[in-house]
Amino acid sequence: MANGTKQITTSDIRKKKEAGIPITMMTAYDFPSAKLVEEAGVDMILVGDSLGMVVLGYDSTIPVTMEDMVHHTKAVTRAAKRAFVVADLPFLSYHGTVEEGVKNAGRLMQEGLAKAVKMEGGQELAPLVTRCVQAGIPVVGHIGLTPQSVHQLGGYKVQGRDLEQAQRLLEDALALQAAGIFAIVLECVPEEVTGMIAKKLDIPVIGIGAGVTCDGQVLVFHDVVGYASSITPKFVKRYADIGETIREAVAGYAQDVEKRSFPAPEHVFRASEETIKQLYGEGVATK
Ligand SMILES: Nc1nc(=O)c2c([nH]1)NC[C@@H]1CN(c3ccc(C(=O)N[C@@H](CCC(=O)O)C(=O)O)cc3)CN21
Ligand SMILES: CC(C)C(=O)C(=O)O
Ligand SMILES: [Mg+2]
Repeated sequence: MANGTKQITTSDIRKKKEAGIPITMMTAYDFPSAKLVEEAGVDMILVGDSLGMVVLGYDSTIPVTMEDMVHHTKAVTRAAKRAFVVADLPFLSYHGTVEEGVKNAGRLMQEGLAKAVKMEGGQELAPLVTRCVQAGIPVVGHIGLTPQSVHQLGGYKVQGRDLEQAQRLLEDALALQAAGIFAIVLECVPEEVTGMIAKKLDIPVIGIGAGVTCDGQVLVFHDVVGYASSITPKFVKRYADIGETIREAVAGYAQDVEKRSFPAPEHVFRASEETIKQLYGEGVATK
């Protein structure tokens, strides 16, 4: 880039797996959080459809629309100069025709300026993945717990616990890899199953609730910093409690306003002496 910031590419991400260096990924849904995540040195930013639950207040990711995803992706990519931004395709935006899926993936790239898209599902997505890759759209897969299928899965539950399910996850991952995905997210899977899949795949496996035996980790920003996150899955580690910090700051402000100790003289603009005289008459002091 002109300013010398080196953007992370899909090949940098692939090389990390080859070198055994863990890949860091975190969600961000807006300009300031994306800026902070980038400044912290995270490799990849995910504009996850979890934004529906985390910042829009829905009960699941199902109500999230393409418009929502484009809107938030635009904000994030304005902040991310170096990090590789991946945007989620939302519920039902890639389950019609392949053309419709490619068109929606294209919108996240062309309007949102994402570098790649992510989609939930297994081998049934292979034709769509192939068409996206042919069109120049890098694709990230997402298997295991796929929140857009929460009502089919019967809740946010660990997936791939039995042998049959674990083998199915591997088959799906291999089929998606063959179709051209450059990385895959594995969500809520036993660590032993993750390790087996990460070993058999050439592409990076990024885990969430999938243990340490994969090539990288992703978590939701709000969960990590303790920012009004309502759900606390077992796999989350909270590194700060900014919710408490924010609550204290806002309460301090409200108290100061009620006591009239805010604004103080240093926060106040003054009219000129001339204007004050005209407003209040000679010898009238300001309050
Ligand atoms: N704030 C937030 N963080 C997330 O990680 C997240 C979202 N929202 N929204 C979309 C999905 C939903 N996710 C979830 C939500 C709940 C559990 C959960 O409670 N899991 C149980 C596992 C129960 C079992 O044993 O099967 C747990 O105890 O962690 C897991 C993933 C992950 N994603
Ligand atoms: C939890 C991650 C993997 C995700 O898909 C999201 O944030 O939407
Ligand atoms: Mg998602």
